Amino acid sequence: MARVRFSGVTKRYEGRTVVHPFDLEVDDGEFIVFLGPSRSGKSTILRMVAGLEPLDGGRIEFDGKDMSLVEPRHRDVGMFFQNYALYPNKTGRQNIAASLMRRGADSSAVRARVDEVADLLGVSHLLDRHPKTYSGGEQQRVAIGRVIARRASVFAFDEPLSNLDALVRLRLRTEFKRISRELGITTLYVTPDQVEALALADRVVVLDEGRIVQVGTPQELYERPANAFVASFVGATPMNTLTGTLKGDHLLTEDGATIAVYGVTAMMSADAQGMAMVGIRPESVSLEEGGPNKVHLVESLGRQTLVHLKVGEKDFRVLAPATTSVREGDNVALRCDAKALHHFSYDGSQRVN
Ligand SMILES: Nc1ncnc2c1ncn2[C@@H]1O[C@H](COP(=O)(O)OP(=O)(O)OP(=O)(O)O)[C@@H](O)[C@H]1O
Repeated sequence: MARVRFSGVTKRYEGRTVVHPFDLEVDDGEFIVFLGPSRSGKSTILRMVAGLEPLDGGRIEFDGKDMSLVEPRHRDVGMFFQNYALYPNKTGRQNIAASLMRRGADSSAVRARVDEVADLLGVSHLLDRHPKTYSGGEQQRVAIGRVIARRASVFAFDEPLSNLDALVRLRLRTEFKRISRELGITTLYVTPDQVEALALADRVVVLDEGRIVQVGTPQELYERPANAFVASFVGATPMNTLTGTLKGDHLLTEDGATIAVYGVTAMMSADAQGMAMVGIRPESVSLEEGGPNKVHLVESLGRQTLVHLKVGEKDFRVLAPATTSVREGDNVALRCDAKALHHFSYDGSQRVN
């Protein structure tokens, strides 16, 4: 277990900066998720932690000790790579035991530890079988077992739940959270999936093109996204963003559409003077029959209904109750509480409220 500190950590490939200098302190036992779209630099950060890539600037410390000159195998990082493969000719037991054997633990201790890990992951019945007889989800579990068998100082997981079907993914995600709580080991976890990130993380680090755009608890990210990128990336149904201005009790968009806003305060109007970007979550809007907005698609999500419509030229989504009477082709008006509006600069790069 270790505290991990990143100071000014930078990475360049072929003259191009892929991780811009950043600082981050990870507490002992904390579960940190690096979240970002493809090529945002997530894997590169993990690889630097594990010592598989040198830094081009800054330093990484474990419990105050600079790791720059420490060989990967002495860093004590248990790392799970994307598409991590098992040894095909070894049994489940031999696979999970591999990292322990390499470190010369005695055989009864290894046996006990493998049994414990297998029990934790629900793979005890797979220990005597070979990987080719496993399903995708079973392979992934045993592979995770191979990483967590050794109580490393830091776990680094690169998309461990990718390539699994939705149900297995959901079940393993829940188990991941439980296991990480039980082991209490500092975990750095990479995913492009915001639902997974919010479900697992103590804190999420959001990356965009090699820059950290926000660090916060799942709730902080949801309630106060730092810019329009985070706003539209985080949340089960992404936030709507519009450019416009608040005029009296209406939000008037750039292309002339309006949304009724109630509870507008003087302060909020002043904040949003001139054109700015406004974010509105689909769950913060109510629909009223008769109005300028045409509904073009209605999707049932079970507990709720997702209504797709146009506000001016822009696509806009509203989460309505399952009982809504709104149908495709209806014309509706939108209403929203001023307190639910997120205000950003015109280009969306900064939050202003
Ligand atoms: N060995 C390398 N040589 C040159 N460029 C690289 C190398 N490894 C990564 N890159 C580049 O660095 C950038 C960040 O890559 P990285 O794999 O860290 O992104 P990522 O966020 O993990 O993406 P993904 O989710 O697709 O794995 C990308 O533009 C990638 O092309």
